[in-house]
Amino acid sequence: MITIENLCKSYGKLQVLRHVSVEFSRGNVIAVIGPNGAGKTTLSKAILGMVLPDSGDIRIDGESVLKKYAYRSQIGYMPQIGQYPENMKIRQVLQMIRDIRKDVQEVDEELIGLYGLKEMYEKRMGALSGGTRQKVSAALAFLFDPQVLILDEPTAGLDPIAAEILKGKILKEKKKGKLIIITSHIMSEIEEVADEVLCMVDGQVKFYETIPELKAQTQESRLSRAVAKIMNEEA
Ligand SMILES: Nc1ncnc2c1ncn2[C@@H]1O[C@H](COP(=O)(O)OP(=O)(O)OP(=O)(O)O)[C@@H](O)[C@H]1O
Repeated sequence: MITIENLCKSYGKLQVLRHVSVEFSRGNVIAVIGPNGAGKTTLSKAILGMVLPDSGDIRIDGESVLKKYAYRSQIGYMPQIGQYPENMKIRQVLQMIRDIRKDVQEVDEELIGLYGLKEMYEKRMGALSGGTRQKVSAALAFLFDPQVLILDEPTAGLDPIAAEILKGKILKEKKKGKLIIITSHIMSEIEEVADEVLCMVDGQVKFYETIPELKAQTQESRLSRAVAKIMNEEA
């Protein structure tokens, strides 16, 4: 469904993406892992059109999305740190986003309900805890029932119950055939929700395999150990 071909991106002299080629298909949860600064967020932002690559192509269902924008309505994005107008109330932020997307009649308010956001509707964004802000970001990512979800460290800052709710939602949407790309450093969480792991190091694809493949290849029963083994062997 998403084909990334030979993608390159530099910031000045720093090469952040180096000839990245991968294919993601529907009905899968893909975990993007790798050390800090490996290029994970930059890859996500390139798919979202928030970062323009220097070369290479990104295709969704066969069509290049570079310099296009209509396709973005099919993607739900949860950023690492959501930036919102600090003076607006939760209710106003949700309303504003819904006004922008008037084309969508049916919205998915499940996370708004599960996170009890309606009870906090009158709170201003600037007064929210980090975790509550994350809940708003999660609710927004799923709101318009997008076919693709890109979640950047989605459970960071969420309490364990809120994290469980989000993992449950991810699995539910995957079963509907959606493509979900998650950046995460938490191996146990990846093991719970992901089908495939894309590991980036220094802007390059180190490996891209299913979790069973990784375990079989390394003869490890835990993903964290399997990943550590590959990283150490190849270091
Ligand atoms: N707008 C920018 N201008 C200059 N450098 C940038 C910019 N955005 C990212 N970088 C650099 O690109 C590199 C890759 O950043 P990126 O955010 O993609 O890494 P990451 O793998 O998501 O890291 P983390 O695990 O810390 O979130 C880093 O060295 C970062 O400093």
